[in-house]
Amino acid sequence: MALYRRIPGAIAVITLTNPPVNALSCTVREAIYETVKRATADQEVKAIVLCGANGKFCGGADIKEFSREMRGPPLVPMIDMIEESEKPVVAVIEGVAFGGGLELALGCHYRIAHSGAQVGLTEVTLGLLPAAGGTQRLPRLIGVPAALDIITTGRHVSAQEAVRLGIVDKVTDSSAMEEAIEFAKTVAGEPMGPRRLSLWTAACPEDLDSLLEGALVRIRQRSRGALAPVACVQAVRAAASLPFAQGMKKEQELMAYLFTSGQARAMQYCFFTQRAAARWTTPSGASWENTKARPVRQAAVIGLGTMGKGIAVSLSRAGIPVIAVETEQKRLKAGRKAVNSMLTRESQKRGLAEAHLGSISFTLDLRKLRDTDLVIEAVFEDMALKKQIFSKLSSVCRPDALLCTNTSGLNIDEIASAASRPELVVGTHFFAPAHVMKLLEVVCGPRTSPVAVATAMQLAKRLEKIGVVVGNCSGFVGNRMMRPYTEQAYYLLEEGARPEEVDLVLEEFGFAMGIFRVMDLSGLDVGWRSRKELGLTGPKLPPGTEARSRGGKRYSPLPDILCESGRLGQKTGRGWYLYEKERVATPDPWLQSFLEDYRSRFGIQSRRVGQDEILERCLYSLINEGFRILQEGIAASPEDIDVIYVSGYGWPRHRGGPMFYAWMVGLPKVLDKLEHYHRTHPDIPNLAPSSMLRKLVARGSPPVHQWRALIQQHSSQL
Ligand SMILES: CCCCCCCCCCCCC[C@H](O)CC(=O)SCCNC(=O)CCNC(=O)[C@H](O)C(C)(C)COP(=O)(O)OP(=O)(O)OC[C@H]1O[C@@H](n2cnc3c(N)ncnc32)[C@H](O)[C@@H]1OP(=O)(O)O
Repeated sequence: MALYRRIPGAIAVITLTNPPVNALSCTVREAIYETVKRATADQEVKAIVLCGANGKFCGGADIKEFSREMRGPPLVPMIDMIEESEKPVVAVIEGVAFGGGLELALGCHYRIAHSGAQVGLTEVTLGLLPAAGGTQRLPRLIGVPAALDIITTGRHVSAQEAVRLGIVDKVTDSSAMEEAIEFAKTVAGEPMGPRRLSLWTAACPEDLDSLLEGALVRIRQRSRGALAPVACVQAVRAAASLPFAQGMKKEQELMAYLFTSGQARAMQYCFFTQRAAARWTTPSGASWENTKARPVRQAAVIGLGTMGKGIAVSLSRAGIPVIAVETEQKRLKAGRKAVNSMLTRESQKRGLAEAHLGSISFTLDLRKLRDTDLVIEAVFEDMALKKQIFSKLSSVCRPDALLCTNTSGLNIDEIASAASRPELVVGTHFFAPAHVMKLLEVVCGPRTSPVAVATAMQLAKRLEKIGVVVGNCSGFVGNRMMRPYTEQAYYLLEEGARPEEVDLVLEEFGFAMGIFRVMDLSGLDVGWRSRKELGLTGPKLPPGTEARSRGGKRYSPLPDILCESGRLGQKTGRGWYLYEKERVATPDPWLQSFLEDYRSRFGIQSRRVGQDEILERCLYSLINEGFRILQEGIAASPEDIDVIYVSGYGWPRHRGGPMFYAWMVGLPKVLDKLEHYHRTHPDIPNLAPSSMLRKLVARGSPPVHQWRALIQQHSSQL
């Protein structure tokens, strides 16, 4: 709703009241109409102040209403009515003014912001565009180039930048409300015509076409295949070239097109699922609601390799004092230098005072950890080494200290078996670079206690990461699903495709990088080491093993051969691609002739592999593994899997996540294709459709949010 009160000085104050973010729901819009009409009709009122309750102006349109039938008064005429008011309307921007919230403020005649506030036209992140006049008013207010940037990226703009750009008229460190009231008194009675943005012309550079073309190039690089940012560019072009009314018409047309697109649905699904992941539950009845996290006042990180350094920086940035431990003086010194320079860059970038960072001390002595609340082990993926560390930690740390392991796939239970209190051992799988990537898989072993899960999830929140609780199995959720995906990519090369063809298909789907470019970037030796440990290649491989088969299943030795010949990816200048110029991947003629020799050596008839087959075999095998994960209870819900993929594996947000995508494609189609590919490749067991997928198809392919109920009938590893 919106509350109305009249205060001394002939001012009407209208307060949007719809916790938690004062979203513009049907009821709020009705109340704004009513209260603005009342204020304009009231002879005693000379100016109107519009604010939001609880220190937040407005989080925009109510996104939940987008999936229902639209009711109540629309936003556009409501904002027009405010702009047309003869009495000045002053918006008080505290907290946030996002999306429709900022559009509402742009309809007001003046905007006063608190210095801690943020504004933005964030619709593009939901697969939409600002359709309550934002694409037409903002360019008129601050010029086309700045508006184009804000509208196409959806970025949050600080109050300081907003005043510099001219989005707000004034910023204050004290009460924005009091400032606005005093200001409203000074402008009461002035003519409002010059303050109506719809009457302005957008300041436009001479080379408008090249500005817009440049924006489209950046959009293609950042989010290939996404419709919303492209529509945003078209709407801004309309603001630059058409009268306001025609621009508004264009804005509405583009919105109608986006609104009904699968992409908007996928991105709004991502918005809600990301928040839902924090509401974890386990079948034992433990949950975020009934389990209290332990306070973390001091933390430690063991191992200052790539992951350990990033984790230490994340902890410090959250204001948590850290003790960083290494085994050798030389490594400790190098780690300290790297961490300190990362922190300096961080504080410069974020404008953080050093005082806000948690202190980091560096030591070779594990005994210094006796008072830490939480330890994160981040050493090499070596089970024996990890067990040794957990055994030592049990003797030096406080008995109630939480012991976390940053393994990317080893058995948490086996690691916990080396600790004296296995219930306090939990997996915290960070993603590289750990101080940048948002995802944290919180891995729950069979003995992990609810309090350990709650503390790790609370830590994720403090580190501004998205924690997702998963069960214990090889590779957990994310890496386990990557295996069949990468394997299919190798098989496609064996059968006739080239790395650049596979990558192009995946990049056109929306991944920032295809799988072969990703492998070259992270180093081919990472997978090689783990295949050697598993005895799939290298010295542990039993003599006489067939080159292209392991345990009766198809196996591709292609990546092993590349590694044996020293092609480890970008760091060696060659891998699946050639890197003559740093980081620029070019198709390598050597690889092409190597693949031809390989095929003739193994009697493989090379064929032209179509784009549909590349996409389907890569994605559907990954999705099929997702269904197995659900069936085994390794993930609590399909939504959790999708959050993992969107926030940790570069799955395009406008495709919602693998499980949502499967549903959008149609589960019967996914099943049908998997059956087909499994018939043609019976030696690839992970192409055999999972029984969970069959069950969902048999139940009429219910929407994703209904799958959890069906999954609960299965076992759970959580
Ligand atoms: C043929 C058909 C033609 C169709 C034409 C249709 C025309 C329709 C006309 C529409 C007019 C367009 C209007 C406008 O341009 C569109 C919009 O405004 S879209 C919304 C834009 N707003 C945003 O993107 C902001 C989203 N929210 C946030 O970024 C953050 O929530 C926040 C505001 C920064 C606050 O962050 P936090 O404090 O961290 O809190 P949470 O994020 O955890 O949120 C708390 C709680 O609130 C829920 N929530 C947040 N924002 C909204 C919202 N806008 N609507 C509904 N609910 C919201 C969030 O889900 C959390 O809920 P919980 O998880 O706790 O249940």
